[in-house]
Amino acid sequence: MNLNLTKMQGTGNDYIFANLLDVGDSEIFDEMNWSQMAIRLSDRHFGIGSDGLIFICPSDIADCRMRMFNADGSEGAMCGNGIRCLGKYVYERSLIKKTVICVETMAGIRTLYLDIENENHVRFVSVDMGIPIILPTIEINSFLLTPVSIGNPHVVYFVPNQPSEYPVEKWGPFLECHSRLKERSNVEFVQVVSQDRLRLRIWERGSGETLSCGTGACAAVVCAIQQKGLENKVLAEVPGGTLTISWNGNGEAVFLSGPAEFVFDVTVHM
Ligand SMILES: N[C@H](CCC[C@H](N)C(=O)O)C(=O)O
Repeated sequence: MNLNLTKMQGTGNDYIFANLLDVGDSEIFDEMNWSQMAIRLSDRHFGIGSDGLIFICPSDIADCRMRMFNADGSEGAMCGNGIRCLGKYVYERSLIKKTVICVETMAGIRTLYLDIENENHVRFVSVDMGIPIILPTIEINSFLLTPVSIGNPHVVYFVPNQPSEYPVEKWGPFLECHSRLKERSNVEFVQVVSQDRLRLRIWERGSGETLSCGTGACAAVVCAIQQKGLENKVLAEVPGGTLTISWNGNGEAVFLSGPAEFVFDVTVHM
């Protein structure tokens, strides 16, 4: 079967998109295929290459539904960079011609606010990422870690030096699967640069180190606001670019803004 796919990226966090809004239920693959497809297509040598695979599906309770799979085939409940790309995709391809789009995810319904330039160009997308859950800090092997849920699990660690010099490739996998964490977690290695700026690297659950992580940047910022007294609007510098995150404190939703870009369209035979 030929499948028309599209590669997109948000601050370097790249995903392959499959649009199933035009495909009848009978042709939608079962979940096992989706997970296997994610592994095969995400491979940067034997596949297209990406941090994962995202399906844009019909929804009974929202404008559409996002199902995202990491490069190892595991399913993520939410994806901040991916959902911004989804907003651009459905608007510019006239699938959902609205500037406020509700997307059903495994973490709940998320609302996108599209900034449109000259009629059909989505300049950037802001996302209501829901209310974060910040748990008490725990110590694992002298790491002081703060678990944070953005609909998906994160642990935030404030590094003693530049994230660029930190051995993320060693401690990322160690913490991702640590038995003290109730589930596999995304890990953020964060440096506070100023009262309104962070610098971080991310080890993503199921994809390894990525150039950016929208939910991870949100987790880092809400943790830094609560624990380090940062301002309510913070620029998060990730290796792939800069994201803007706003949060007004406990009980309030966190908002993520940033770019989303098309890379290429491709047809694959599966
Ligand atoms: N690896 C994550 C999903 C992707 C999140 C990230 N790419 C983002 O932009 O939020 C998880 O399994 O929870």
